[in-house]
Amino acid sequence: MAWRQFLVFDLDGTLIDSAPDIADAVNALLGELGRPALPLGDIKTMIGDGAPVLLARALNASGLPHEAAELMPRFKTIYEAASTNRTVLYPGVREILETFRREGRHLSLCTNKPSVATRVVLDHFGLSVLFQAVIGGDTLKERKPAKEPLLAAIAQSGGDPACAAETAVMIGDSHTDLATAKAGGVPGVIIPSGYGRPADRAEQGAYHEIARFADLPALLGKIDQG
Ligand SMILES: O=C(O)COP(=O)(O)O
Ligand SMILES: [Mg+2]
Repeated sequence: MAWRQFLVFDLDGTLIDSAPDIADAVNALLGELGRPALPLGDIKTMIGDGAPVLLARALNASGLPHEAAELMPRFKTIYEAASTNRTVLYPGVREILETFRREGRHLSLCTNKPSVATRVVLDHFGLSVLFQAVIGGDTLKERKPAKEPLLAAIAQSGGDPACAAETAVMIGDSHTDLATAKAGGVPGVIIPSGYGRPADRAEQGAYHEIARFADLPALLGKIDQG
């Protein structure tokens, strides 16, 4: 029996369907640069490795020579002002997170989304109160798939990173999240209906997979049984 007290969640593509607002922000910036919009489906595949990487991929796909770093301040301004227009929670997210809290579990967020926008979105959905720690893509020097943000999320929510293999679980939607879980020695759960590069069993080793967020409580029950 290995009670998983520390649950670490990814945000985009896991708790929230945020791609439409992210795509609108990317396309607003491309419009300012005189380029046509990219399709939502293309932008979905670019999400998951942080805003600077997303921007670099979008600029590349648009044939623009700019450095993503120089456009980041403008991108953040556009996105922070319009990050909750079309974004929705996946079904059951709030209720399930509240149930986990009632069970005495500690919840933290480990996202590559920049931290100001992360706070805006969490506050909008009234979720901030449920998380004991929030690590954004620009909170630390490292971001996912490095293990540091994952271990910081566990530590800041009251856990001991040295015991994370037995006490924690990382839940995400992309290859990046599984790579993070593996780097931190924490069991990974993937919901592949999100964004980014899909997981690869040969590369990632053992992990758990569920079709939708609402399937998480049942899976966690099984993981708890050990
Ligand atoms: O901003 C991103 O690239 C993705 O954010 P995520 O880590 O919450 O999926
Ligand atoms: Mg994600």
